[in-house]
Amino acid sequence: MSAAEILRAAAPVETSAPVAGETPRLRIQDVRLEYATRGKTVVAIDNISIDVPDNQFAVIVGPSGCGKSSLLYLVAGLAQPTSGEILLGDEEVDGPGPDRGMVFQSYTLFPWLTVRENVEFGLKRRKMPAAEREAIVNRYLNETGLAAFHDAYPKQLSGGMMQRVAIARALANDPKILLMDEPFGALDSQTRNTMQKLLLRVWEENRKTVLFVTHDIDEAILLGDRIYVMTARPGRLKEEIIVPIARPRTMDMVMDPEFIAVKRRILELLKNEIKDDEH
Ligand SMILES: Nc1ncnc2c1ncn2[C@@H]1O[C@H](COP(=O)(O)OP(=O)(O)OP(=O)(O)O)[C@@H](O)[C@H]1O
Repeated sequence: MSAAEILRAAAPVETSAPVAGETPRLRIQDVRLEYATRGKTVVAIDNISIDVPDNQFAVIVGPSGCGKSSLLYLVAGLAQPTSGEILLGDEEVDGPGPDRGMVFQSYTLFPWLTVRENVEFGLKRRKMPAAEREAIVNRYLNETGLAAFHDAYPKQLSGGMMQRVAIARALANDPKILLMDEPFGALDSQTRNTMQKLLLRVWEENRKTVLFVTHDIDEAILLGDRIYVMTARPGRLKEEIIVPIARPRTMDMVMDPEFIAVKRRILELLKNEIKDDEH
């Protein structure tokens, strides 16, 4: 049986499935992105359309340079599409906003603020009363295992701990959508596994809509409800895969036949892309 057949045959699983008839909050419609560099036009993204169902964990994978980060930047409102539109509910995205939280690969903490102050930053800017702020910050410090480090400064933390702070900070702002661009890409493999487990646990408690970019196929399958596989540049949507693995997820699920079938399918899709690229 091919990987695609195993996937089709896999029993439907209980996941945070979209409610029929509801319009998802995040819709990427016919989006094209061109960059102009030194008189040349580079098409980074070519007519991508994706509906991300609410409260799902959506992952984007694809060959290097296919436009994954660019797509996330567009949703974040840090860049504008050349054509097409990105909708959050009924509103077109035309800039960054507190309804979208970002976690990047490189550490983006404020070095002069403590862990607690970093997590509290957005809430303070919104002038939330101190008692309410403290309760929210404590909740996310606890959820991310940072309570004992609340007074530390970023330079005293390891890479994994800094990413915990970035995740806690993003969640504390209660965004509608969490955008994560290779958040564990700079970590060693053991820390990466620890962070994947932590994110699984925290996500299962919060169930935010997530759009997550990664190069790591195991990570994509372990975390995702659905995976969008992109073509080589110019990035188009090659296939959307619904991950037929129940939650809560655990690391030992990497040995499950469904996990292996999804992995085979993604590898097949990516292998063809790299071949296509060479001709
Ligand atoms: N500011 C820019 N100006 C010109 N070209 C750009 C710019 N940013 C990205 N590109 C190009 O657009 C394409 C897509 O880049 P992007 O970083 O979105 O891809 P990616 O899939 O995230 O890459 P990677 O997997 O290597 O992180 C690449 O060819 C890149 O060189």
